[in-house]
Amino acid sequence: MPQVAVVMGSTSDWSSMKKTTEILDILGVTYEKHVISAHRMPQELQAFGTQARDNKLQVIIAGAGGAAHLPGMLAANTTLPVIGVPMQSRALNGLDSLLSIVQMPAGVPVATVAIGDAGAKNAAILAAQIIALNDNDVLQALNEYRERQTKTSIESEAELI
Ligand SMILES: Nc1c(C(=O)O)ncn1[C@@H]1O[C@H](COP(=O)(O)O)[C@@H](O)[C@H]1O
Repeated sequence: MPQVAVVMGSTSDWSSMKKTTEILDILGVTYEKHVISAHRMPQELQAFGTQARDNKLQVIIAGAGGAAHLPGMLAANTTLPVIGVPMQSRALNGLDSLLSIVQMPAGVPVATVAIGDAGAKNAAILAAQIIALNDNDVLQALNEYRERQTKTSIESEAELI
């Protein structure tokens, strides 16, 4: 059974959410992908959220744009950790998505990352960090990822100087 569900409100979110799955692949985290809109598919959303824990998922990553209620509505239907990724919307540059995801009422948290591709990548890393609490293979992959990142940064500085 996959460890993570990557859920998006529309196929139009895929260009950003692909960044999430690319990092999950690098970190050896197993995942499943879904397009489920809280607005357009309310019954499917509720069924997915209420069954997620029984389906042995550990973390849900949810990307949505505009009136981005999807992460919050997933969080309302499960006690699994939900990481929300605000899409960079065209009309308001993602500020609408960010505020819709981050401003949850007390009691139903969504761990909200940055707008767009950087947030999509960080959502995958954050999910891996949660899974690594009980998974040494993912922990090792995370450590290696960090080491490569540090090495690349040091090398890029050397190129500048
Ligand atoms: N925010 C939501 C929800 C939801 O929260 O239920 N469902 C779709 N959407 C968002 O609408 C935007 C435009 O979607 P379309 O391109 O399909 O019109 C997408 O960014 C999607 O995440």
